[in-house]
Amino acid sequence: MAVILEVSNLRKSYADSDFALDDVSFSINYGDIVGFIGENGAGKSTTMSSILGTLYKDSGTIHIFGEEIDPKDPDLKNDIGVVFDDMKLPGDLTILNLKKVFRGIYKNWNDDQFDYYVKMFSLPLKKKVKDFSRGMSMKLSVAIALSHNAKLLILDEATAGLDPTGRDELLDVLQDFVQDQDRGILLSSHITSDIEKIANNLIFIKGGKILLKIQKDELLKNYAILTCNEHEFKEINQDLVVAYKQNGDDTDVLVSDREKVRHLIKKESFSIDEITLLLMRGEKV
Ligand SMILES: Nc1ncnc2c1ncn2[C@@H]1O[C@H](COP(=O)(O)OP(=O)(O)OP(=O)(O)O)[C@@H](O)[C@H]1O
Repeated sequence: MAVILEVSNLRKSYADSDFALDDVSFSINYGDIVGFIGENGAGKSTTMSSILGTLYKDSGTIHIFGEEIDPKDPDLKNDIGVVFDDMKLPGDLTILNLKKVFRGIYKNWNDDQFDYYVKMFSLPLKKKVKDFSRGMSMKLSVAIALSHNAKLLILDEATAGLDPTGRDELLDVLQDFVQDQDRGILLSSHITSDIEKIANNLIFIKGGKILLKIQKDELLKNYAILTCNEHEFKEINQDLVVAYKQNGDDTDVLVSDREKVRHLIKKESFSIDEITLLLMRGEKV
């Protein structure tokens, strides 16, 4: 399968912090929506900013469309649509003014597409951007990211601050974006149900280290969470244990092959939220 983005052994530390990205590696194929999941401070934004070159990486390589990313390459901003929590859009401008600005900035800017999303998101045309609510600003950032024919979208918490209808609209738009299998998305969100809805691949990160990279369908089909007593826990082949956490006298265990522990399964299905909690809060064998 053709790869849009390939991140290999990415490392990044900060001078005044103990945090470091520790050999982060993953790839995004054409047609993928990759959900990037981790607690506050796990390293999601650091990874995304390193990809975009807004942060200097310490080491590792990042390839886009098969070529090593050059942060100074002006085409990079055309090829990647970006939505971050704190997009600094010029506050005194209205959407009508902004269109003129973006026509000048992006080589493949598409007015019709922008108008389409502005209408879909019910954004006001004549209000100054600085008077937009947080949700409106987020929608505007998404509309911009979707209107310059980018091949890759990097969305950091893009659904945060949106009401349920707005989130649903946005998730539909993102699914449409990759439908033709000629584009891809990296999406971080603390709302794991959003990720569960649209992502086909998942990356779990904690303390700068990737804990698990997996196809969503495989995770939901083959993995399981068990609650077992000490004796049962000892019985489980430890190679199957992805994470475990003490729960009173019992232990909650995330296993990678439900069929091998079928006799211990009491509940058949699990949300990505439940799996995330055990991965983040639990220990590894
Ligand atoms: N400029 C900086 N200088 C020093 N430390 C930083 C800087 N930016 C981020 N960090 C630290 O790096 C770690 C990872 O932060 P990062 O923003 O990448 O996490 P995140 O997974 O995006 O978190 P969140 O979900 O809260 O947005 C945190 O411990 C944070 O304090």
